Amino acid sequence: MSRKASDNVEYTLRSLSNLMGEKRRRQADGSAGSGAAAAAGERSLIAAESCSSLNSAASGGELERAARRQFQQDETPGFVYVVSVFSALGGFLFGYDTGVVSGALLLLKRELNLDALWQELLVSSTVGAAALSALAGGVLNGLCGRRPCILLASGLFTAGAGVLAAARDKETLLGGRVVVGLGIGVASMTVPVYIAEVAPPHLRGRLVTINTLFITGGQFFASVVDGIFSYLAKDGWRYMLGLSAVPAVIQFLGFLFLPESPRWLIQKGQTQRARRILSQMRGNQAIDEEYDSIKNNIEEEEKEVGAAGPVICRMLTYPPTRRALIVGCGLQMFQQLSGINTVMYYSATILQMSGVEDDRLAIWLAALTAFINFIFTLVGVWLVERMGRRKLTLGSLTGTAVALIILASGFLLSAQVSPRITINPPDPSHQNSTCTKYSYCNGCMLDPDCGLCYKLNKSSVVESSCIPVDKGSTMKAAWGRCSNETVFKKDDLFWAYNFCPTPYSWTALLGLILYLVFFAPGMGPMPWTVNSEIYPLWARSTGNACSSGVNWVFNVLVSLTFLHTAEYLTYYGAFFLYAGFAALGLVFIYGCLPETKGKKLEEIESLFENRLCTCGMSDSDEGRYIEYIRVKGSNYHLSDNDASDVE
Ligand SMILES: O[C@H]1[C@H](O)[C@@H](O)[C@H](O)[C@@H](O)[C@H]1O
Repeated sequence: MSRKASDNVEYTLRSLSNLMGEKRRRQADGSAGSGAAAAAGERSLIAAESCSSLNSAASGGELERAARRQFQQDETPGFVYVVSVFSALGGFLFGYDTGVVSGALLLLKRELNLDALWQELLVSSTVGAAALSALAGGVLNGLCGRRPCILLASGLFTAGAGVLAAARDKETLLGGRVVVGLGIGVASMTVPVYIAEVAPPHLRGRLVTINTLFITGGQFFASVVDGIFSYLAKDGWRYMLGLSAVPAVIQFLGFLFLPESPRWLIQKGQTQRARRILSQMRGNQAIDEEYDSIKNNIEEEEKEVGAAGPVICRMLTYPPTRRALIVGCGLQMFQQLSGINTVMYYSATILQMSGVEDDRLAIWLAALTAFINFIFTLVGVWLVERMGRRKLTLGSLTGTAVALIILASGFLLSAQVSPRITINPPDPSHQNSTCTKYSYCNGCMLDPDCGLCYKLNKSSVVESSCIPVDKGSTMKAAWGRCSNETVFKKDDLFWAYNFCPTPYSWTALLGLILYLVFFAPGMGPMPWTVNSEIYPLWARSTGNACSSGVNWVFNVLVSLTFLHTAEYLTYYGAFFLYAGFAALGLVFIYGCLPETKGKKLEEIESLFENRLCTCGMSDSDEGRYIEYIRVKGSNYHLSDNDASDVE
């Protein structure tokens, strides 16, 4: 029997009688004249319906959907949502702390006189520390449990925020950013695992995806905070960096009262506590079956894989976990190789290229990009339990690749119609700058030390010169006509740093928007969601630690190499390269990512029993949709294309 997209929904008797009541009401409405007969046959109707209502419900799809919705609401206590939201604060802090630094740096570099190396250090030290602590988080999760790790992460976030807000020199700032990075790494690998382990199967995808919604929400909030405090030239950065202590303290206090993952407790033999927590999480549902299946699974796994040796070695020598690890790490790698963080980072430039000239506005442009990323992650939360992980990821990555091609074409067109440099004014500082050697804007824009100063005649660029950029602000030139912002604005002069003004810039803007619209619902959240569910319990911490580590390592690699890649391959070359990676990712995901929607965590291991990269072959099976309901210990078949297929 095909179970490709089966949902295991447990219905209580009370809910079932609601379904029958609704059907009866409908029948009574439809046959108002024969009400007496209906009343007389009531008892036999109930008896008959307990067997047949489920098959006939297949034809009344609407009724079935309404009933399913109501039952699922009935049976998911609010506690699961509270626990998920408190955990997802870890995602919020991950997003906030990675997002806030760009705005803080604008102020910091002036106040503390930071050179490029120190700016680079303050950004990448956090991501580097996150990579290391994500890996170490695997061991901690296995040994101490999910709850202490979340407490540790929120403690690190709070301490880091305190150090950063109070810092007096750049060395202390670096220390604070490392502490925050350690928190991000632990949170990024623990939170999805914890949510997946407490969520009921039919809500798991949605709840884990909410964590990524919080990540992008944190990034958006950070850009708004950056915008607001950028007006506070002195000490504005202290508020930007210190504000994250608020959600961190809330999470810490909350988790003092929230429970450990029942699955981890069962694994450690703390069965009484595990049962108590599981019943809290499942409300009026019976937990025996879930409890037994977790327990049996652990025992079977121990028999099959053994319990000796480091987990990573056992994972690599046992084919199903080895395959899961390849899929999990591959997803995270392709997420970063699709260039999300460079696209976000360069969004302000892309938007400026498209004609937004107001400098003050530039700081809010990043907020706009982060907002689109956030809103479309919300679409992902809505789609994940409807489309399933596989289709959502494939659709998202296809759109992302196309958007990258459009984005790259925008840069290519801009480069091809790149304005000529027409004036070469003498350098008053008599320093030998590289800027004077360029004959076209294209070369000038790729040189991080130079920018274009020009006038516009209708829409064509005239009187253009390539001038060194001001060391303190990329918004103006170091000397000459474009060195005083207020004066050059009055004289109708323009300054372009990092881009060339051309009539084709809108193509890049279109590419940027399409990129975020497609990336955010699928490739953004699915690598985290899928990783939280594909490993068996004994390998879950280690699997997530490795895949999160891969995510952070590729995050650093892509961001650090972007400028060099753009120098060697030009901007359009860099974006075509990311499009190529996205296309490779598409082949990998098409071949290797199985559908995990609706499955119990304990069932998912079996999806990796066959050869890697056989998933694409079973796509045709997805049309069949089976649902099982549970009434007092027996499984009844709710709907299927083949109505006789009853278990
Ligand atoms: O899933 C998240 C999300 O897409 C963020 O916007 C991005 O900055 C992270 O690198 C990624 O892991």
